[in-house]
Amino acid sequence: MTQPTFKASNHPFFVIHVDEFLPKIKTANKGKLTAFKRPRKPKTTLSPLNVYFLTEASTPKKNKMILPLLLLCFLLPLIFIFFNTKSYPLIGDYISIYTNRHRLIQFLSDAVLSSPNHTVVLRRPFGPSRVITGNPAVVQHILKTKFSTYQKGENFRAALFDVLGDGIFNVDGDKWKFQRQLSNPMFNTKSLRHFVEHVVDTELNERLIPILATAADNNTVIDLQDVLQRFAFDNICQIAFGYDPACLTPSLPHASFAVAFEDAIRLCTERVRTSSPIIWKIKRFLNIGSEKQLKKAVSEIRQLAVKIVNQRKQEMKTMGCDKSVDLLSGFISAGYTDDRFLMDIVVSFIFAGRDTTSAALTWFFWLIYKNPTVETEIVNEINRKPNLDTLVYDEVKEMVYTHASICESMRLYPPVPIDGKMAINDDVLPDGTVVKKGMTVSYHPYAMGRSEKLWGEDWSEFRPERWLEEDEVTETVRFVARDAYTYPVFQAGPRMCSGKDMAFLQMKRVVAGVLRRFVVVPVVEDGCGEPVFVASLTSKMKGGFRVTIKERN
Ligand code: HEM
Repeated sequence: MTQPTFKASNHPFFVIHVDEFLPKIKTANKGKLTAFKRPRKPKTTLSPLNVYFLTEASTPKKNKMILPLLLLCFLLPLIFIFFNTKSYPLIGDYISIYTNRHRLIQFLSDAVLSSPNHTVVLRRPFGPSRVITGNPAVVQHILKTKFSTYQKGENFRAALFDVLGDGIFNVDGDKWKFQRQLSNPMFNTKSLRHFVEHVVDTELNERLIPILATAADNNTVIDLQDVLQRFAFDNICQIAFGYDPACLTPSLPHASFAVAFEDAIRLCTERVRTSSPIIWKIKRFLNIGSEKQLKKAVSEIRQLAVKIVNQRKQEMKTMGCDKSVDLLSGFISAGYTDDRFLMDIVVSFIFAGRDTTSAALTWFFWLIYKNPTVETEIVNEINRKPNLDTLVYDEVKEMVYTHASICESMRLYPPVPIDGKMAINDDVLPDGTVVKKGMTVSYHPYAMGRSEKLWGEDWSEFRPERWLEEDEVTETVRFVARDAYTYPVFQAGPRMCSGKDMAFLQMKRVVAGVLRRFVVVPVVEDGCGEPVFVASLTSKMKGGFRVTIKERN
């Protein structure tokens, strides 16, 4: 018997509704309903028997007994999940979601990439279904074409409200628009120039480099992920609120705020991922378990936020009000003086600036360790700059090869690996998927960066050159961006990350400062060669990134 061709995933209990393949399968099996075995490795052909279970709305009569029996024995809980059949592979298995909860991003990525149109529908036992896509046409549709139909939505907003409140990440419509407009000056050229030439430069030369130099002298192991988070945290507080938390000092002080922040984001992500918001709402009402923990973490975060707001208000009172100074002063001088709201702004911008660039750089340093020729090219580019110690804005912008290497690193390890919107109306996606009001449609940059369809056969290679093109007239190499819907690492459309340019300047300046003088050598312990990618709202390297630092000759 010739088996139908189908790309399968290798997850335990991974149940796929493949009605679009059934006609072929039924022909091959003369009308019998067939159950398929879970392959040990991803295969292009399914093998007969056992766990993969195929159903169809109109099952032939003689199979009707087998189907309910199998459902009763093995799959009863899943009956809730797969009552709806459309012409797309559906994953609707909370057992598999649960068993894969520690690698959910990778699990969903495999599902998206196994689907012929890169879109899957996740059925939930309670609550609306969720669409997950890696299809650029669908990404464009939800982020731009139907911008007003796809919003943050009530579930996401409620789950994150305790931490982000009414900050820019957690609001839609006019509440979002005015925050976007009021924060724009922070991202203009003047501010970016100041950011890279003063804020980043000072943190780099006075804090990061001395810490790395000490680690190199003493041959000590440091957690580079932690160090980069501290760097980014100091940076964002300085540029956005004119406040220096001095988190990156030689003693690497215990930052209870950082721990609370991490806990809060993780626990809120768990809220988003629960099958129904009722579960966490009941726990919050009873103040038990994760909700009790979250309450404690939020209170710690608010303490720092209130300190930042009060200090800024006090300074503005005593020294006068210059709204051009920073983001927080801009909001206060525009008349937004409510403490709770200003705290939401503070927490949201820390969230935006702390975990994203640090995640990108952590994976970047890992990838260039694995690809020494890329490292050599970057070092050559840095050494061609006349002003090695204090690179100015234009010089940092011109670091084309480094820029391409960072883009390539974020293709494989995007700091925000999955992000979504809720439909406020019924809709049909460009690939035919039907979306009902209240369903979430998520796009999956992690999966998209690993798609052979989008990046070619060599998608798994770390190759910055794929972003570069030779200009025949000027005989120089220039950076060629991919369209934002194929590479939605910074999101796309009207809500595209406002801090994209700021992020690149910071990352490139750090890379130049570090690699010019040091070699970063990961501590690869026996049996755990590859670091593990984990993610809540942003991505991380599990257990940190332990490295030693060597002086470059
Ligand atoms: C590699 C670094 C970064 C990446 C990959 C990144 C990615 C993203 C993504 C995916 C979003 C959309 C989030 C959502 O709406 O669900 C976003 C929004 C945003 N980002 Fe970034 N970001 C980065 C760095 C930064 C930095 C350094 C800032 C500076 C403060 C920043 C400021 C913002 C702001 C304000 C928004 C909200 C935009 C809006 O809703 O209109 N980002 N970013």
